[in-house]
Amino acid sequence: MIRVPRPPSVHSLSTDSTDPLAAVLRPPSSETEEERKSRLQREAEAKQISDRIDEEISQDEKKFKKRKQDVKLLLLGQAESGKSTLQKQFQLMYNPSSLEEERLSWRSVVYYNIARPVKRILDALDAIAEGEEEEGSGSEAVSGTPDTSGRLASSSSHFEGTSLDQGSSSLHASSSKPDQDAQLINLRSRLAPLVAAESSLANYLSGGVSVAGSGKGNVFVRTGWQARSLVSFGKSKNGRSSFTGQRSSLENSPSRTSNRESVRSQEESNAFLENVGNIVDASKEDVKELWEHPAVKKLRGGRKFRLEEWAEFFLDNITRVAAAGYVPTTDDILHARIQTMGVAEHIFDVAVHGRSVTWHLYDVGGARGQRHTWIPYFDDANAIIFLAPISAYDQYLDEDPRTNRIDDSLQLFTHICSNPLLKKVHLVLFLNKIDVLQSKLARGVKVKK
Ligand SMILES: Nc1nc2c(ncn2[C@@H]2O[C@H](COP(=O)(O)OP(=O)(O)OP(=O)(O)O)[C@@H](O)[C@H]2O)c(=O)[nH]1
Ligand SMILES: [Mg+2]
Repeated sequence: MIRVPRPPSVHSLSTDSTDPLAAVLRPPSSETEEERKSRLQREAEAKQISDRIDEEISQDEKKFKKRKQDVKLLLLGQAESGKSTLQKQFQLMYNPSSLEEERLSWRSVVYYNIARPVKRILDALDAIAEGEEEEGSGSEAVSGTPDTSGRLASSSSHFEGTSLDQGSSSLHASSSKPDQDAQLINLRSRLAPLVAAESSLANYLSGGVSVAGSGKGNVFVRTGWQARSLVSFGKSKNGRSSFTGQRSSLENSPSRTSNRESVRSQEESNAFLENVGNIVDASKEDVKELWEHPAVKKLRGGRKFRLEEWAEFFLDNITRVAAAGYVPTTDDILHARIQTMGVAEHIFDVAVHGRSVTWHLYDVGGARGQRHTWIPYFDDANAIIFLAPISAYDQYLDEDPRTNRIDDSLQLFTHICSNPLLKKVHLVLFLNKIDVLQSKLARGVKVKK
């Protein structure tokens, strides 16, 4: 066997013969040329891996340093105070292309925002009819109506004489309006497909997750819901996720699933939305008729039933929204209402004094059952925008109908202000919905307290 002098390897660089580690790592003196080559190769590979790890650590350190300079902004406030709407406005200003990418996905929310109030109106009419039925049971006017089209039909005669009936208080006296009642019965049955679409839309938007205590049954969505209804999904130009850099959107995105699955679910999603779009289109005249019906006008004028501003907005715009090929306008997106679940992170690059600063905007769910999710974000927050809807002085929480919404906002604001974790955080109080306040005051709704 030919022996050749060994060139120094990475392990044999130590000249210190007393170094115990060098002694352990030193190759055996009987090493053959082949063994030496293979050892050198192994050592070179190990060095490459080690260098790569060093590089990753250094990149992480840089990212960490940069992240420390990032601005972390929390949007806090009760449900429906306008946090997500403010986030959309940030998105419009600082990342408009991402809003463009999401635009079509908002159709599902807009359709839901139509089907939901239609169902609520019909349910309220039903409840009134049922109340009257109980009150009037035993009366001769109650009997004799064949039960042909659901609850409204079974109580059709009771619409005559209910509070829906323009001031008439007796079943007999109100029989002068049989046409109106028949109209409502017909509307109820013609609107049945739209009412059925409400629950499928809720299921579709929430991904099947239902949340206890969700007030009037509004649907809660997690960040990334758009992925379920986007025609195409991809990275935006700046390489970030389509959803303004939402952190958890990526967890739900089709990129996690196989290509074939994602194409199939995309096709199913498109077919579902097209079907719902057709139902909305086919129902538009009936929705208009219901919306303008004297019984519904009376219902809206009363104290017990309240439709939110967004519901009124979409019902007022039903013809435009129901048209074939509808694409939500920016105004529609700003009006669209869907409850936030948990915390959604949105990332924007904002130019401040000529320097680009990365902002992390945290949009939280404001309903009482969601507020515990805020706390982990208090630790390293730089600023808070606290939204209080100043118009809500005559409204109560969905999740607790005994609590006035201004009282709740005040309590929540007091808690935030006194939280020791937020001692150094900049706090902005944002009195929102001034336009709603103005229109309420103009309508003569009194601020009693
Ligand atoms: N008229 C009017 N409507 C507003 C204003 N700000 C928000 N809204 C509407 O109020 C509704 C609720 O707003 P969101 O932004 O979804 O409320 P949120 O605080 O995110 O609610 P949660 O996600 O449940 O915590 C939406 O339909 C918005 O269009 C405002 O200043 N004026
Ligand atoms: Mg929200």
